[in-house]
Amino acid sequence: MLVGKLKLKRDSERRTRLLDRLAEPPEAGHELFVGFSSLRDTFSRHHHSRDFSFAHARYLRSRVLALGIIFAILSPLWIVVDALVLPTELLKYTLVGRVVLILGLVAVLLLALYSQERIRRIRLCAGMLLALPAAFYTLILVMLPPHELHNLVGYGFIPFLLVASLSVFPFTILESLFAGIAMLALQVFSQMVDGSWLTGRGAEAFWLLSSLLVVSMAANHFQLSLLLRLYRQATHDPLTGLFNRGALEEHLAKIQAWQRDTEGLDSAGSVPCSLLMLDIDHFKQINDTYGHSVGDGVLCQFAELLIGQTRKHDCTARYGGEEFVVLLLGSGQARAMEVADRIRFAVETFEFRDRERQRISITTSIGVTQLMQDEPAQEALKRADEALYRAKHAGRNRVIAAAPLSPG
Ligand SMILES: Nc1nc2c(ncn2[C@@H]2O[C@H](COP(=O)(O)OP(=O)(O)OP(=O)(O)O)[C@@H](O)[C@H]2O)c(=O)[nH]1
Repeated sequence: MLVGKLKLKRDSERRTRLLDRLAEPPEAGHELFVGFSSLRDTFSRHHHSRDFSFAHARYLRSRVLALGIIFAILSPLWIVVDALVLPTELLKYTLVGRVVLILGLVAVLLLALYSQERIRRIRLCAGMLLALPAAFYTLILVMLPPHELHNLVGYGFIPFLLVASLSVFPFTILESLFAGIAMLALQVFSQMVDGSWLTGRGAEAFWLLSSLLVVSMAANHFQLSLLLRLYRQATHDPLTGLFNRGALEEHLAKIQAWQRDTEGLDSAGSVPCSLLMLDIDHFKQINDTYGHSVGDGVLCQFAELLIGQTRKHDCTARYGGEEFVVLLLGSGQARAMEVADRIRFAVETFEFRDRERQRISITTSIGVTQLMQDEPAQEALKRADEALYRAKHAGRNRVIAAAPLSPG
């Protein structure tokens, strides 16, 4: 009787465990391998898009400001520690170095504060933030007589502090590696000065610093891959992989700023840009006839076709539902009309397929307008939308240009 009850209980527990396991979501891959698969993107900036570089720069800037403020507060506090432990004749060396260091840190902070989205300048600020304390340490090593170096309590810790600081920034692995090698060189120099180079103590410190560098690079990798993943989720349409509406609007504002910046550089004026707004004709019928998942497949094929019909520096976005926007860089309205008609023809003749590989006939209507550098981008989008609306009412499968803007 008791044995039967125990067996029943065991069977029920086994069933529960089995059901629990079935309820678990399927794994997309082991967490560790998912992390490593993004190594290509975190190793160097080579594969980053221009728009991600802007987002990256904004993030880097916030870290530069935070760490810069921490360094700028800690440096004068260290003067108190120096005053307590250093003999008076050595104090003047460190004091001069510290004042120069604090002034340098303030300059870096101001530069970062006024750099907003200047990617190069922000990277320079991040580099300076690490280079300044390293230069201060080098200066002290050079200026102080070698027999006095043992008085520098905690100064030998500076390369370790800087290598640990690398993990605070979303640097690429390559950037951290370069900075880390410079810190290792500084460590070797300090060991040569204090005589611990090629001794057991020196080797141990070198090994520790190298290990810390590897840990910092791993932190950079995970930080940057998370940033990339969040950026993609926030800016890209998950179905087609194109830019979403929000990212397009931000991109347009940046392009207009770039048009204004480059205006004076060429006698022909700023680079013209045009917008195409495209809508798949009678898309509801496709959903109703073939089902929503085939409709999704058509949207993806349409997106691929648009990418194939435009150049790398043009921008293609899914504006919503079955509406898409293409930004043509360097094309005025007349050229944009030609491109739009080429796309319209390509869609008409493209062999869209359903699940059974049956051909689905599709056409698209397109509204075209030129993007003016001094107008809100929303205005240009509205003009393109109105032209698209007219193309729909004129019978669909056609390209219509927006009415030219009245001067002034
Ligand atoms: N499969 C699929 N359908 C979508 C998606 N987003 C929007 N739609 C559908 O797109 C259809 C749009 O229909 P309408 O706005 O009536 O336009 P239309 O049928 O294309 O007609 P016209 O634009 O006037 O030529 C709706 O049925 C939406 O459900 C999507 O992500 N996937």
